[in-house]
Amino acid sequence: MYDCGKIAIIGGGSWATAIAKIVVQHTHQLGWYMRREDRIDDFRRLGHNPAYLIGVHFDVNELSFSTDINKIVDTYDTLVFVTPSPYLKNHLKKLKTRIKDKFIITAIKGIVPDENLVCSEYFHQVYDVPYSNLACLGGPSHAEEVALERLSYLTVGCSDNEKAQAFADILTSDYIKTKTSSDVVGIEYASVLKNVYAIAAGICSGLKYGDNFQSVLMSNSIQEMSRFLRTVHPIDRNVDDSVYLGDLLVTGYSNFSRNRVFGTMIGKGYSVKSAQIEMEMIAEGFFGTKCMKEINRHCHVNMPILDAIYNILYERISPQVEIKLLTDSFR
Ligand SMILES: NC(=O)C1=CN([C@@H]2O[C@H](COP(=O)(O)OP(=O)(O)OC[C@H]3O[C@@H](n4cnc5c(N)ncnc54)[C@H](OP(=O)(O)O)[C@@H]3O)[C@@H](O)[C@H]2O)C=CC1
Ligand SMILES: O=C(CO)COP(=O)(O)O
Repeated sequence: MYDCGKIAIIGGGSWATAIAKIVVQHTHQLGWYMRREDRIDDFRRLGHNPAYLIGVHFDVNELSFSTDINKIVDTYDTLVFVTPSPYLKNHLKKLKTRIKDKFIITAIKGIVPDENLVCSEYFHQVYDVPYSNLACLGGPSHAEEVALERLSYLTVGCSDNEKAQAFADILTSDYIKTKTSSDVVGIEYASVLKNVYAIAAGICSGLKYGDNFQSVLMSNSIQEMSRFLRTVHPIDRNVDDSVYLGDLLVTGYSNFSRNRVFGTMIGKGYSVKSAQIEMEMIAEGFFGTKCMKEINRHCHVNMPILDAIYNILYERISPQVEIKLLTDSFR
């Protein structure tokens, strides 16, 4: 059986904090890279993350914090990346030490900007990490609900099933059930696309479309996701699985979803800038929309929902106009 060794979290937001809670429960020792020294000082003093999921308390003796990514990468065997995608490259630029021998798990639901690569592919192409050392963490899992220990199902994707299972075993608890999968790239793309569709759901809600329409939007969203996945990564998969459809539904419907909240503001007439300022937290789908639109320029998949959200967010076309056009194309 594969041994994940010493585990570290890279990132200091809400999902990083929720994953840290799950992992440290099992390992009782965790490395943690955060960018801000003041946040680490406050965390040590208070016993909880001062800015995210403040209700989750930790035994700080079990946590080894550092603002030095090189120190963390040198010391730990398994690295769980949970920084929002727009900042990943900047964190990695500081690396002076090799990471190709580490077991890298990305819990990021975004695309690496400019490169337009899913995170596992970025680690493979730029840092020479072999596919067998690359995993992703997906599934319907709002950090806030994990913090409350509400039953959640996570999927660990890795081409090496022993490694996926080893990390899944570390996550498994009374309130976390786990599955493994070999569809790393498919899960990563699905995790990005569901954010775009949750923004669409929010926009429609802001425009006062009702539940009847939302369900048609979700049905069309899973069809669009499925078409894209079949084209870019044609393997045998069941998009009804919770890591695809489940994550789409939770993000499209839950009030915890930042992407949906962001979309709702856009539907109500906020500008992108003012919605982002109001949000305070990251809505990955904003960045994901642009990256997916650029990726799809080469893939030529029929993606009317992605196109509509791109036009609203980046071409400043009125949400009313775009969503009306979309409704006419739905079945
Ligand atoms: N939240 C959730 O329920 C889930 C999130 N995810 C994914 O996890 C990833 C992280 O999201 P999440 O934890 O929710 O993020 P949050 O919105 O909770 O936190 C944002 C994080 O980004 C950091 N940050 C903000 N501005 C900058 C900057 N300019 N440069 C570098 N870092 C910055 C913040 O650091 P600081 O505090 O120092 O400002 C903080 O660590 C995303 O890809 C998301 O899709 C996946 C599943 C569930
Ligand atoms: O990925 C998530 C739930 O699985 C979190 O979605 P939001 O980023 O929209 O909150």
